[in-house]
Amino acid sequence: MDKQMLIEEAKKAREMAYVPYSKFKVGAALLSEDGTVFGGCNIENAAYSMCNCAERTALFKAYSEGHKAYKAIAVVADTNRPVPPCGACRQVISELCDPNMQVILTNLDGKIQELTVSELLPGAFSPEDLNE
Ligand SMILES: O=c1ccn([C@H]2C[C@H](O)[C@@H](CO)O2)c(=O)[nH]1
Repeated sequence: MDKQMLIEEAKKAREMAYVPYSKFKVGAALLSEDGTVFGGCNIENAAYSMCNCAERTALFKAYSEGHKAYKAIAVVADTNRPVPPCGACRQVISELCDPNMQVILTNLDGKIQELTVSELLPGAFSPEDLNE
């Protein structure tokens, strides 16, 4: 699975978005270590704070099905720049993904920004911080 194929999977997932409030569709595709791809879209709610971002949908799908190691995540939205994940998603990605995992941010114009998980959220609060 190459980068462009993963982006295409993210675009497919984006079409499933439930966004009656923001009208802003986001798609994500998470490539697990064994090659399985988990798509995710944002899913909103009339109680706005219950909205779930595409990135977390994909990650929670994968993790809850026993896929705990990943190679890459691609995220796509109709933004001017490659879509920047929100702070909550950066925190969740930092906890569940390897610091060196590839993060591919893109938009519908094909602009791409590639970075690692540790670059996505430098100094993330981590499980080690809970140790006394
Ligand atoms: O990286 C992002 C940024 C935003 N959203 C969603 C949350 C909300 O449904 C909508 C507008 O913020 O976009 C995502 O899914 N991923």
